Amino acid sequence: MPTLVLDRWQQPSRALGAAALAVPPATPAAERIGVLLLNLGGPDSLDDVQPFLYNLFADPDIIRLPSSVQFLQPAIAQLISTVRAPKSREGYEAIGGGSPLRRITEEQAEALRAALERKGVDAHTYVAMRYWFPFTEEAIEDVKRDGITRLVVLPLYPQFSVSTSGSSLRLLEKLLKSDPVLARMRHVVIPSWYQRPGYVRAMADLIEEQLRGGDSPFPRDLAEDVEIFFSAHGVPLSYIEEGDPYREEMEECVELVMAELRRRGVANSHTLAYQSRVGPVEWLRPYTDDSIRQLARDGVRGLLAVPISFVSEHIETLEEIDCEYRELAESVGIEHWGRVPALNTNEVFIDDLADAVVEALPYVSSLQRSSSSVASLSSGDALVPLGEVDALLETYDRDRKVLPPPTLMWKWGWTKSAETWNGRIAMLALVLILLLEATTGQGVVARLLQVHGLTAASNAVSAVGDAVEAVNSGAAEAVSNAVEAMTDAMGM
Ligand SMILES: C=CC1=C(C)c2cc3[nH]c(cc4nc(cc5[nH]c(cc1n2)c(C)c5CCC(=O)O)C(CCC(=O)O)=C4C)c(C)c3C=C
Ligand SMILES: [Fe+2]
Repeated sequence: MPTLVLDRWQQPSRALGAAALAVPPATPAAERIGVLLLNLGGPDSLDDVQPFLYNLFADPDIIRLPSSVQFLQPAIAQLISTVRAPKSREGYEAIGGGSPLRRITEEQAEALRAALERKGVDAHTYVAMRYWFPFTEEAIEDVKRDGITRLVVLPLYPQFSVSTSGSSLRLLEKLLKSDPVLARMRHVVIPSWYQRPGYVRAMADLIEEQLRGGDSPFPRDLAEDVEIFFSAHGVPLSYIEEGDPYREEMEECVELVMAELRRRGVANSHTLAYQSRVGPVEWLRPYTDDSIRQLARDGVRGLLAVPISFVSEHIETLEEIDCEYRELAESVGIEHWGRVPALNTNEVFIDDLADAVVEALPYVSSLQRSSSSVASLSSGDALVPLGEVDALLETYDRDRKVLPPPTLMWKWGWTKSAETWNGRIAMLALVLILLLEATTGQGVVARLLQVHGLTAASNAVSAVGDAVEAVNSGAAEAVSNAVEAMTDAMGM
């Protein structure tokens, strides 16, 4: 593993949190408080799917290329998004033609604002999505327009991952630094909050309700034998090996929820598995589908799926868990199936998030401009402690890779016509190279992959491989969709 990468994702150290702070000052009355909710975003309609995927795969935190070939990122993102779009679109079609993420996140923002008001804090809340509307750039403009003087940054991911919260924080750092007004605004980040008592309690409530409540999907005599099956979004294993605290935080989170359930007399056994892998590289194990098969082989008859890495309903709960994994479970002999709903605007949960904001507020100013501004505060024993964006990134992202702006259509070149032709030529060349590599398994990209063990380009090769397989197996429709989407996206 290259030292550079090891260096980049240093293991989060609890020792970092040892920098204790003095008692924080109270919030002065003239302050204008903002809470910025970071989230991933999702396509509002089927037409949005490909450009949304483009933004996702153009993110160097999702597709990681060595700097020497980073110029290929837009083309690779274009290729992967185009090839994946038909499959993705099918998923979004199955859940009503788009992602519910924007609506739910906006409801959460409003519920949080109201909860803060009940606690005597007058705050504005903002939704900042990473890959689709309302983009982080727009939210930050609103923060500026409203004259916010203290900003609490709250990623809506309970556990920290470089690929989610980390990516949003990198973008935020860029935006804050590039504007003198925003650079003066004081802020604090709550990087993860899986250990907060209200969150743990709310998760335990939902699980207990499914096992023991009036609407439980399980027969009474089976309830104690139902497997509590935590299914978290996966990340490539290489991220964890390079210091992403995601797995460790996830395991701690599951233990905390299970400890709360044990306190309530729930003695069911449990499993943690990882879903939604993309591409051919190794992701966090055990994989959700393998675990379901294994549990069935072990004689489990009832399974309660618990989405644990994300607090809103989204494509991976509504389609992947509710449809794909449920069908799989039934096909391997699991007779009784249940799924815990996402927290969405659950009162206990939102109230606890409001407490997290209130607890963080006094530290906004005391952290500012201090040299050791990563601090372990009253937020509990989180692996990634509270801090300022740049201090957190100093720990997690020393390389500070350049981030692309969000786009609705692929752009490359100086003039409109040059853009079109650059795009067409680059696309054709890349498709040819990757097609050759996918069919022969040899070539420059394949060698690069072997040398660097890269997720990204390997995903691209595999995606093209899938397309080739699709053609071979007569699935011409999928390919023609892909070509159509590619043509649309390039304005051809
Ligand atoms: C904790 C949550 C998430 C992690 C970690 C994460 C990592 C990650 N995701 C991809 C690839 C895709 N993610 C997609 C959608 C998507 N992912 C999350 C959450 C996490 N991702 C959410 C909330 C959503 C949005 C869902 C919605 O309702 O719109 C997609 C698009 C959907 C699809 O085609 O399956 C992709 C692709 C990678 C590669 C990755 C880590 C490197
Ligand atoms: Fe994802």
